[in-house]
Parts: sequence; C-alpha cells; structure tokens
Amino acid sequence: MITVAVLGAAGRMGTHVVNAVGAAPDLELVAALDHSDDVAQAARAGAQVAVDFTVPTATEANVHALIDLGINAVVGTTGWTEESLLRVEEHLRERPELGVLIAPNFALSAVLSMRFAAAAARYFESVEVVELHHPDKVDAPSGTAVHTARGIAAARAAAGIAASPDATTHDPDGARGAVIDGVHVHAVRLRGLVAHEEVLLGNPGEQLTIRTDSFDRVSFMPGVLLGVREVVRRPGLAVGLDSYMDL
Ligand SMILES: NC(=O)C1=CN([C@@H]2O[C@H](COP(=O)(O)OP(=O)(O)OC[C@H]3O[C@@H](n4cnc5c(N)ncnc54)[C@H](O)[C@@H]3O)[C@@H](O)[C@H]2O)C=CC1
Ligand SMILES: O=C(O)C1=N[C@H](C(=O)O)C[C@H](O)C1
Repeated sequence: MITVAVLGAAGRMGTHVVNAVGAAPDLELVAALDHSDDVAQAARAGAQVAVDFTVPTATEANVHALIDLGINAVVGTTGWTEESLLRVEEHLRERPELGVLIAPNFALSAVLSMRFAAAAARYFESVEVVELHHPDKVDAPSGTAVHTARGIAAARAAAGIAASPDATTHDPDGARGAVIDGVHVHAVRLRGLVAHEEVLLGNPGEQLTIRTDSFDRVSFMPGVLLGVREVVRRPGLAVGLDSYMDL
C-alpha cells in the first residue's frame, strides 16, 4: 500500500485525484490539503507520496517542503522553468532516496502527441502550436504547450533546421503569439473547453496536424496514478510522464 497526500485537494484536478486515489486498491489517501493547510500535515499523516495540483506561484515551495519532509512528489502544476527545475534537482542531492516527477500533462494522448510532434518537427519547414483551454485557467501559454514547443525546438536544433519562415514585420498587438525557443504558441480560452492542443506542421503543398483533446479531467487520472506508483522506486527528478513510460 502506498500512502498518498493530495495538495490542492479542493481544486478541479485535486478533487479528481482524491477520488482516483480513494478508488485505487493499492493506494491509501491519508491527507487532502488545500491552501490554508500546512504541508507538514502530509508528513504527520504518514504520506509516502504527495500529489501537487495547486497554483504556479505555490508549487515550487511545496516541492522543496516535501523534499525536506522526506516525501516523494508527483507534480502536475504548471509554471516550472529551467531554473526552478534545476533548484529541485539540486535539493534532491541532499535526499538521494526521494523521487520527484513533474509532468506538464498526465493524459496519454497529450504525452504521445508531444513525442510525435518532436519526432515530426525536423521534417517540416513550418511549425506552430495552438493550445485551447477552459477560461478559468490562470496561466498562458499552457505548461503542455511550453513543453511541446521546447521539444520541437530541441529536435529542430539537433537536426540543423532553420527557423520557420515568417515575413511578419508589423505586429503591434502580438497577433503572432508567444515565442518559446523560436516556436510560435497561441492560446485560446473558451467556455466549454477542457484541455486541447494542436501542433501544425507545414511543408509546400502539405500539412500534418497532431491534436490531443482532454474532454474530461478523468483523462489525467491513469497517468497520475502511474506517477504515484512509479515515483517511490525512481529516485531523482523526472520531467514528463514519458520518462516513466516505455515509449
Ligand atoms: N499536469 C496535468 O496533467 C495537468 C495540470 N494541470 C495544472 O494543475 C494546476 C491546477 O489546476 P486546477 O485544478 O484546474 O486549478 P484549481 O484552481 O481548480 O485548483 C487549485 C487548487 O489549489 C489550491 N491551492 C492554492 N495554493 C495552494 C497551496 N499553497 N497549497 C495547497 N493548495 C493550494 C487552491 O485553493 C485550489 O483548490 C494548474 O497549474 C494546471 O495548469 C491541470 C490539469 C492537468
Ligand atoms: O489548467 C489546465 O486545465 C491544464 N493545465 C495543464 C497545462 O497547462 O498544460 C495541462 C492541461 O493542459 C490542463
């Protein structure tokens, strides 16, 4: 039995995680904490793993607190940068027995689409990312889109591919979107949506579209539970659920 605490337990994702952990025969929910609770309660309750679905401004501090408390962490919250990931990696050197998984997206369709986009990126002249989410989301672009763009950019750089062609010289309102490692990323917020992303790859006379849709937050739960089961036997920092999968 793996004992689990949930941080952000009252939120949209946290509520689903509480239910999913409660329904798993090999997991035991020992703490359901939200913003007014002390993270140390997770340790007092005997948690081996804490799952964090909180807010970008809180998640890094939560992870450092969990490491100090000797608790493995599975993190879905967005807002992570190269620098904040490095700080966690550094901190984990003090606790080499602990594992931390930080995954921008736990849905299998999204994990695969990020992989497929990186594999396809070198074969196309142009590539852009469009992410589409519910309007209650506080961050843009999505963590998934940032991770997707970075993967595409790294694959193109490794293959020596030039920047996507773009004749735009006048864009006073930022219509061309955010630019992540040279890849344009566009964010849509629309009532009715949950979490969706399209990667558009273009060549003369052809287009490849890679699309992932989470229509319901249940889509994230198998990946979260996989993370909880694996993190206890995989010390160190892992970024992306694909690092726990045989892809
Ligand atoms: N990796 C993935 O597969 C997914 C990641 N996300 C990300 O997860 C995060 C949460 O998303 P939602 O559940 O939609 O947000 P939400 O706003 O519904 O829930 C966040 C919860 O965290 C609580 N909270 C805030 N600060 C806290 C703290 N310091 N300690 C404990 N709890 C705290 C809030 O009170 C709230 O209940 C976002 O960053 C979102 O982008 C969302 C869906 C899937
Ligand atoms: O806030 C959300 O809802 C989601 N956040 C994550 C992100 O920013 O990529 C994952 C998924 O897209 C849903």
